[in-house]
Amino acid sequence: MTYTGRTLGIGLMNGEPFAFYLLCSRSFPKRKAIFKGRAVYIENMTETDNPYVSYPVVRLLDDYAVVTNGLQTDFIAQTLEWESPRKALVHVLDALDYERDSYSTPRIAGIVEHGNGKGWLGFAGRDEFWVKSLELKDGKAFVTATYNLSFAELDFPAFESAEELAEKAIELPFEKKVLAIGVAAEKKGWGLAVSP
Ligand SMILES: NC(=O)c1ncn([C@@H]2O[C@H](COP(=O)(O)O)[C@@H](O)[C@H]2O)c1NC=O
Repeated sequence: MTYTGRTLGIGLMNGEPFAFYLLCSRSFPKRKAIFKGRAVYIENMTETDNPYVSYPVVRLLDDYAVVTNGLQTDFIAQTLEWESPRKALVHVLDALDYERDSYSTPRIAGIVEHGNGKGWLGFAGRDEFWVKSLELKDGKAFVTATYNLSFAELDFPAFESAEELAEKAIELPFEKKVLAIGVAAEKKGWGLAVSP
């Protein structure tokens, strides 16, 4: 197994878009996900002055769901009010850039659109920067992660709800898994769940 750190994916299941966030962590395994309305936050439970380990992780809009590994979540969601998903990722990831920690941890982000088979992924690392507009494929997920992965396409197991999606995500074969969040488009709005 590979240590990928924070890992996120976007895909399509039974014609509906989904996104997942898999929080893997060696250094800060005590975290929890807090749901507040149409947002989810990661809260670190141990004493630290590290500014990168508690943050908004998901924000749901009528048309889009945004998932990232840092404070860029809220900036991207706000930018979607007037820019395309691609431009929102380019502008916000370029502005904030990678994290200034001892690993130069990349900022990663994913966006899916309600009622649409398109998705977007972005990656801002010290030596690598990209934004991809992707045609999502049923039963597959496009994935990016902070370490040792860059970009990959995975077969994603079938699920029927955001709860099941989060359960499938926490079963993915990556190291040091802490929790997984599932975001699945429903007929009206988005389903949201965490596992465990
Ligand atoms: N978003 C997160 O949950 C998160 N967790 C840890 N980091 C950063 O990544 C560094 C390495 O963490 P780890 O050893 O858990 O992979 C941490 O010192 C911190 O600066 C994070 N920053 C970005 O992924």
